Amino acid sequence: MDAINIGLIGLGTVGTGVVKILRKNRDLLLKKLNVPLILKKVAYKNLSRPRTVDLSGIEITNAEEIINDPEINIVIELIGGYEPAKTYILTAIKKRKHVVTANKALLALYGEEIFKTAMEYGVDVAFEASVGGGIPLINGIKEGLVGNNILCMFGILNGTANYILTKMTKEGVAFKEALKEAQEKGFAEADPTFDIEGIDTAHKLTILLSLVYGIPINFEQIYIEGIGNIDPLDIQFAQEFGYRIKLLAVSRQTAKGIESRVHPTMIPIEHLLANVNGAYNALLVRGDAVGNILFYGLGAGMMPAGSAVVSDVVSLSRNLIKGITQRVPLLSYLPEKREKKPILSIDELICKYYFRFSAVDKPGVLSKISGILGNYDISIESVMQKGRKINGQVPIVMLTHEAKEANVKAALNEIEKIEVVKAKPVFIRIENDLRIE
Ligand SMILES: NC(=O)C1=CN([C@@H]2O[C@H](COP(=O)(O)OP(=O)(O)OC[C@H]3O[C@@H](n4cnc5c(N)ncnc54)[C@H](OP(=O)(O)O)[C@@H]3O)[C@@H](O)[C@H]2O)C=CC1
Ligand SMILES: N[C@@H](CC=O)C(=O)O
Ligand code: NA
Repeated sequence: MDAINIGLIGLGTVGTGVVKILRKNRDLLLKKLNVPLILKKVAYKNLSRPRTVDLSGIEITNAEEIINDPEINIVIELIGGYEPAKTYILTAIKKRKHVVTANKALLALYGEEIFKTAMEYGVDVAFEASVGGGIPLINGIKEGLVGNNILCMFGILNGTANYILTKMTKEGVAFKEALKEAQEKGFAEADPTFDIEGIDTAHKLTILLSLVYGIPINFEQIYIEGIGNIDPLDIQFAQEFGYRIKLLAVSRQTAKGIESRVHPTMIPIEHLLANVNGAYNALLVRGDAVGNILFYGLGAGMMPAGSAVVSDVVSLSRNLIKGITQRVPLLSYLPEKREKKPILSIDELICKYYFRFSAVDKPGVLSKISGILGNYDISIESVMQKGRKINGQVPIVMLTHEAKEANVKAALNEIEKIEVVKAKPVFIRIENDLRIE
């Protein structure tokens, strides 16, 4: 092969990063590959908007032109969203082009169709940037950890949410201001509610679940709670108890099935994951052979995401040069070996909890609350009431021993109805299984 021809659809944050890397490291990449990577065509929407990258020598065109160009070997989709991205990818596959995408939203919902079509047409679809941005964790799981039965995973997988929580925790910046900054830095999705409400993290967990357990892609199975309701007060109390709040993706194999959930979680302050800040992401993976592995790096932004896309391009180019495809199963398991393991309902979860009640400061309130908790088999580990009155009410804050989620919800529902309790009780799950041996 004399050259690998590439077509890029989408020249926003990530697309611009890809062009920059291909230009800046052209000679280095040639040394590693021995065949030049030629970015032949680029498509974007707004032709009048000036671009921040040198596009000389590249034909500016539209997506259809790229997909229909018989010389193009690899199509990179970086426009995001469901349509027309899905149509572009499926059409490119049917034209027997290899595809690189960073579009986790698309893969989490339509991955089954996309990977099945790629199998039929004998091409590869690579998606390293879709989870953990620049961290090579897809490749790490598919190849580096292939010999392991993965017991559990804990991930900080959304740079925007982590940036917001870090700014709120460390600098006391307001939620909205921190979100605006994340948007300006190019971390956020086109619809930032995906970042804030945990949807983007759940898209990423959906992809990981298929890679790790060989189960069909099914976004609907994941329990999702975002950070939209995190109050600075809870961040402060968490610190007083020795915890940080992070938006965590959790998956764990149990005898009954697989836990798969995304929610704000309290993590011991000294733990490595509690110290993953800003747009950084991390994924703690526990394999039965390797033990604990921690992947860490920038999960969002132009150059980190661009780095992951370029790694996919090089990996597919290596296959092209050797004349092989689908060397590794697209979702890490052979399609006929994938099986459906049950995903557990969140109500089955057993963990420790943080509660905050807003109650009128009267004698007997605490005993009423603890009485109800006792009725539901929830025992209290510690209580804090510092008498800080907010709108005439005092916050009563508790940590529990391990309790069942279904019981917690029923107890809090009952507590909310007590006359002296003036607001919906707040609860945050505490992750207790993060040991790094
Ligand atoms: N931003 C990040 O840090 C990360 C993003 N991702 C994922 O990467 C993908 C791209 O994200 P990002 O770069 O941030 O998105 P942007 O919104 O910055 O860029 C989207 C690009 O697509 C172009 N575009 C939109 N529709 C079309 C179309 N029909 N034909 C051709 N071009 C089109 C836009 O054109 P124009 O420039 O003219 O508007 C723009 O250049 C998404 O799937 C995202 O989830 C993954 C990891 C990290
Ligand atoms: N919006 C995402 C971008 C990367 O996937 C994030 O903030 O992590
Ligand atoms: Na990655």
